Amino acid sequence: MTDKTFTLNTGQRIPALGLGTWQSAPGEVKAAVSYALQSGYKLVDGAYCYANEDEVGAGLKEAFDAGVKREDVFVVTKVWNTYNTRVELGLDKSLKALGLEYVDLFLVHWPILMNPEGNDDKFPKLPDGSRDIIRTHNHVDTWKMMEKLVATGKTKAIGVCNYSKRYLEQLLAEATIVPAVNQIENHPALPQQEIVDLCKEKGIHVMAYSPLGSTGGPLMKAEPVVKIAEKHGVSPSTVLLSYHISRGSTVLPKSVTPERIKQNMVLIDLDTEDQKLLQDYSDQLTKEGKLQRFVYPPFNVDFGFPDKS
Ligand SMILES: NC(=O)C1=CN([C@@H]2O[C@H](COP(=O)(O)OP(=O)(O)OC[C@H]3O[C@@H](n4cnc5c(N)ncnc54)[C@H](OP(=O)(O)O)[C@@H]3O)[C@@H](O)[C@H]2O)C=CC1
Ligand SMILES: O=C[C@H](O)[C@@H](O)[C@@H](O)[C@H](O)C(=O)O
Repeated sequence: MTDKTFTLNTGQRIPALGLGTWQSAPGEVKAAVSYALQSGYKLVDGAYCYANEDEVGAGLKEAFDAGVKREDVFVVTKVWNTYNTRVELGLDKSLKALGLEYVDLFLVHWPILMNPEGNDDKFPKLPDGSRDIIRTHNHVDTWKMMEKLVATGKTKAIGVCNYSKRYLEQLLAEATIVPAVNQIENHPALPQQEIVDLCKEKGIHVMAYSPLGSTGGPLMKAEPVVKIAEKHGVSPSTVLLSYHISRGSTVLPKSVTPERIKQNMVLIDLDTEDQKLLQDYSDQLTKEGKLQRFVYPPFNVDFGFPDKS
């Protein structure tokens, strides 16, 4: 199943499984990327903000030197919030760190602008310690700059992350290029069906982040996940990752541990009974107001997420 791909609205094939690299420490991530690619992964998800792109690049190089072909790897990176008025500069910095001439997909990381002239390159703060955000910035202006990047050849496709229905509708009303992807937090404890359905309707591919519940993989202990895993004799991670394949999405587990990187390649077809169990779990959490969003940085911005408004 690791060879499974989906087709983007650009015509590119995107792998169903990719390696996440957020919080993959320097000293670990080079080996993780190299090992994953040489084990059969075909997509790596990075970002300028992860501050490890040089090591991700070293991992890519090691894999290329070992015979993996650049054209067989789908490389994703993201423009960070302090570069949302300077997206080409953001892309150039990522390409330099990665040691690449192009990426396959370049994403807007969050639909906000953090002060490009603030007191830090990535996380500028105001004197009161809160994040230095330019609240007058229109996220659609960032998208208009992203659209210009396609002609440069430095990225094959452009897309967004963390877009709610409201934000996506604002973007689509003015876009010339429909985003190829919306990368969002997605798992049975945060199904985000409204946005997944809108993406499907508009031909925007969903990439699911934090599929195990982010740091420490807490969702691997969720009761229905364990039950389905026992039924099939697989790890709970297999259930959580396979959930997205059955929904038509790409999934991005992060690990720096070789056995887990390998284990996360095991994907199965969930049957209708499994899918119903996971759907019932999502419905129950929704009804009880107990949906879990694991990644919600302190931007103090209303992103239009239904579970947070
Ligand atoms: N666009 C965005 O805003 C965001 C994008 N992302 C992307 O999605 C990726 C994945 O999300 P992330 O939040 O990192 O979290 P994940 O849900 O992928 O969980 C990662 C955690 O689970 C552990 N883990 C991985 N595999 C297994 C396994 N088989 N068994 C037990 N534990 C396991 C990892 O440990 P260890 O590494 O120690 O093995 C790590 O602690 C990110 O790395 C990033 O690329 C994530 C968040 C936001
Ligand atoms: O991609 C992962 C997440 O979005 C991450 O980049 C942010 O949560 C960032 O650490 C922040 O604090 O704003």
